[in-house]
Amino acid sequence: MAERKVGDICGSSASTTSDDHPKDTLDLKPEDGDPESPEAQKDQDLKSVLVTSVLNLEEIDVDLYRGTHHWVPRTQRLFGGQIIGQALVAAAKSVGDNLYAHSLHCYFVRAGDPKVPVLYQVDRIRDGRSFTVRSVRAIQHGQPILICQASFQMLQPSPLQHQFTMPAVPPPEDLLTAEELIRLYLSKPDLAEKYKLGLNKLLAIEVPIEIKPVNPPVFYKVTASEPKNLFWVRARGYIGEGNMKLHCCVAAYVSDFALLGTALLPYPGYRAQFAASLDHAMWFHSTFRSDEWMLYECESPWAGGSRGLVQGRLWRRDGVLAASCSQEGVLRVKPVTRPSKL
Ligand SMILES: CCCCCCCCCC(=O)SCCNC(=O)CCNC(=O)[C@H](O)C(C)(C)COP(=O)(O)OP(=O)(O)OC[C@H]1O[C@@H](n2cnc3c(N)ncnc32)[C@H](O)[C@@H]1OP(=O)(O)O
Repeated sequence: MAERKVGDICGSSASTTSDDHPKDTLDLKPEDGDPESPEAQKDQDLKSVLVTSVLNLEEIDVDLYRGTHHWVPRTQRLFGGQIIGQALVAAAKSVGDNLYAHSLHCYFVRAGDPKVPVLYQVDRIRDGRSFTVRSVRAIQHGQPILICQASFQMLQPSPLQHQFTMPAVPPPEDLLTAEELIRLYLSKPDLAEKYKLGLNKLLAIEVPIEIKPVNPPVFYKVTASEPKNLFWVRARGYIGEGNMKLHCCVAAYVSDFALLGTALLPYPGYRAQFAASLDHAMWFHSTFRSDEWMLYECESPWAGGSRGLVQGRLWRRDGVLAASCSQEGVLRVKPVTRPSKL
């Protein structure tokens, strides 16, 4: 088995060692081995809903797919990460086993309608010797809601390999999940009813991602902070070694979650009146498992003109940089009105 060096682009195997010609398909069949075995059955039972439904597109025709929705934000516009993840699945379906997703660039041009499915029309722009490019239009009501270009590359190792150093943070085992933090806040005896309602609503949302904030917010005492945020993330449920294209699609889904909010951290006196991602770009650097804890380092280098620029880096636990992303979002805010003390 060839040992895969760190820094390889998004390979077809999620482990760090792989066969010379790794199997790489996006069909979501059970893992190798006896699908009836208790272990495989357990895995199937625990299989991440991201794999079994959100990223499991129905093929309508050649290069035409249909996706359904799982979780929709309170804004009642489709979650951008879902549309990006599904678009990458559609693009990857027409790309050979020896090619790996290394980047994607998207624009969100209309709000997604949670009441109807999304169609994904794939355009095979170019099949080059090393790079293959696909263009995908996510369509609803006959109009594009997202335009996405994705590029795939053959495995081409190089002596040029470097990366930043992963931030030093506590391991996920030492931190609480978002749900555990909410339950902690709800356990406070003097918690006002209106807060209880909001927290229970948050608790009821079935987001297919687990999150452990590295610096949990001090509830109700929102103070200004640098536009930087760190949290451990992973897909809920089991995905397995599978193939890297699938893990890249899950990472694309995860990367859009809680990213734009980084730009609001320095402004506790304001809340979002209208917030939505305008674009999203992502680069995949190394193999990783999206169903294992990864550190998501988010920062916002700039905001202005009712927009915020946010950037993210996804780190493997062993310090390898797995993926990077950048996004600009529209951020229209209004002052937070607090009940007067009088
Ligand atoms: C910050 C907290 C955390 C963030 C959580 C949410 C982020 C989650 C990430 C996502 O998943 S967002 C989903 C993916 N992205 C999208 O769905 C965006 C898709 N693109 C679009 O919907 C349109 O391209 C876009 C609205 C961005 C621009 O279209 P338009 O130029 O035609 O609309 P415009 O910006 O003029 O108006 C949009 C809304 O802002 C309102 N608006 C415009 N100017 C305003 C102003 N100056 N002040 C306040 N509101 C204003 C305007 O009324 C309208 O409200 P309504 O939709 O309720 O009518």
